[in-house]
Amino acid sequence: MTNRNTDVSYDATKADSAEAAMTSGELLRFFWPYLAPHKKRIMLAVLSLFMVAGALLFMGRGLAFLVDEGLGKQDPALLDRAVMATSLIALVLAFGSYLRTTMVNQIGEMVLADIRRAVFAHVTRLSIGWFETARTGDVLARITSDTATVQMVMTSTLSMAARNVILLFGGLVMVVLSSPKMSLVVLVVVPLVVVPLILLGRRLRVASRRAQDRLGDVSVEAEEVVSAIRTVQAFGRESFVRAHFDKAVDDSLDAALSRVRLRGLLSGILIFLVFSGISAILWIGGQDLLAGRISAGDLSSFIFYAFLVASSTGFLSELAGDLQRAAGAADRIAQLLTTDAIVPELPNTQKLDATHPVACRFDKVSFSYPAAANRPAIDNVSFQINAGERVALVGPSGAGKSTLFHLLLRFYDPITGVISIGDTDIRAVKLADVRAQIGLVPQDPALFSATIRENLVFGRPDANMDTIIEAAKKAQAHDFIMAIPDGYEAMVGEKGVRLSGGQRQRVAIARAILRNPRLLLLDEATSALDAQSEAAVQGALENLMYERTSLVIAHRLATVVRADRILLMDQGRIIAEGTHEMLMVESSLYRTLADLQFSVPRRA
Ligand SMILES: Nc1ncnc2c1ncn2[C@@H]1O[C@H](COP(=O)(O)OP(=O)(O)OP(=O)(O)O)[C@@H](O)[C@H]1O
Repeated sequence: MTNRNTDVSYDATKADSAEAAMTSGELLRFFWPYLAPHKKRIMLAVLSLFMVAGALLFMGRGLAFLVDEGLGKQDPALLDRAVMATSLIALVLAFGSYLRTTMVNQIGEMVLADIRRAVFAHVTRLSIGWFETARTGDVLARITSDTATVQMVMTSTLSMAARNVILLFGGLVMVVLSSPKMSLVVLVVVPLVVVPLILLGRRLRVASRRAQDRLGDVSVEAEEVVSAIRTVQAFGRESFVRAHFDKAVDDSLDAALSRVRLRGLLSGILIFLVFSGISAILWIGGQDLLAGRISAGDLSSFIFYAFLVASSTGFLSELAGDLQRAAGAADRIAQLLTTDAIVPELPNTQKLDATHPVACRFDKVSFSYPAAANRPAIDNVSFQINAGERVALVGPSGAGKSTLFHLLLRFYDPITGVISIGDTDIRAVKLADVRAQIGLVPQDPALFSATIRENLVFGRPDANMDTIIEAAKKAQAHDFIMAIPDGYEAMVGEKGVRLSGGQRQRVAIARAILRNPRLLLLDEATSALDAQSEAAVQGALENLMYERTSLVIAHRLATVVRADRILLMDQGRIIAEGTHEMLMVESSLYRTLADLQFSVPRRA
């Protein structure tokens, strides 16, 4: 069987693949489901756009009327009417603008909130294999700055662009209607404008995408350094990381500057072409006026429409750059949303037998990590753990102990062989059901920047306060929690920085006790604690494992001595099995490891 979930590779470092960029149509189709629920608002927005554009276009005719009738015929009553008509148009213009701004901004805000939610929800479901190649900062940049770019453009640029497109075409139509002769000029100018718009637009889009990618790199650098600032400062490597960051910023600046250059070029070319066209129109129109073929009012409205056409083209060329930038950002979001590196689940899943006497079983399991496909991390491993049994995993670093945990949690699927819980292959069960059976206490438990209580109930949100306190007492955490001001409601800081290593471990142990899992996976911490802490953690672990099926990566003598069985691993294989006493006699590797690894708790 192939390893389906892990062979989907995502490499954010190669994210600037221009070929993969979606066309605007594809992007619109992709994001349409997010826009669709807001159809009513979109229709209102379109209506207001036409209202605004229509009013502006009408203004030109009003102007002609004002010049020819009101001013030309020197009739004050006509002048009054013309001014009233203009005021009416201004009112429509104002209301339309209000409606457009409100609708478009509301749509933008709501759609982007939905997209942000969708991106985050998708990211939380992606497989662990995906996270190995993705870079946190880049993922964060997609959730925050890329969505912000799209939002900015959607809310302001898109509506401005739509308005200007209508004005441009409306203005052109009015020019043509007023004088068919002008259409000739228009017919020449329009393709001249459209062709560079398409050609340069595409390049601009690629450049924008690259600029967003490099900006993502900047986030990656910053995120990495900020989260490891203690290490950076302890090693005195501030200037090194600064230089690294500077390079990322320089690259990002280069990419942004080349985008800006392209954008400037596009603006320049377009404005030159459009204003040349307008000059031509004015030249022809002026001659017509001099020859008496058209009135001063007609020429005024000509100039008005010509100005409308020119200014909307100018705007459009500016906006085209922004739109392309948004398209680049949208493309990066779409790429993340279409990443399908999700652990596969069968449609007809089976139920787990929670009372089966075998807690879990590995049957001829082999596995290699996707990043090291031809080096087996687990090599034909078979074993079983019976309900109620306590099994210790011992082996040199890199033997594959943690990998067994990863496979049990279905972070990865084995290349060959079967892993079952009870008598059911874990691939035939819903992923959530598998993980619901398991309680994990990692070496360096992750706490969240929330209260102690919230961290405790992470694995069992419905636990009441009595149960929480009972679990904390068993984990020998209650006393230290009560000694902190605010007790269970005290904030632990980001990643739990306000607690000591031993305290964090005990919170994690209490968390696992609360979850009351069928199978406990415990990775004992190797970090040396002071004697008192060590004793507390040891006591907490005993309470945790009491009458519970557990698989423990053992680093302490007490753990191996009390284990029902020890599996000795080396190079991805189980090379011996037995009790501590047996292995001390039978295995030289075990004896060496016992000497080196098992820290006998020190006396105070
Ligand atoms: N994400 C990964 N990608 C590629 N190879 C990996 C990955 N994680 C672990 N490995 C490799 O797989 C092998 C088994 O690693 P594993 O973490 O299971 O060892 P371990 O016995 O838990 O070691 P330790 O006691 O040091 O934690 C090692 O050779 C390791 O280099």
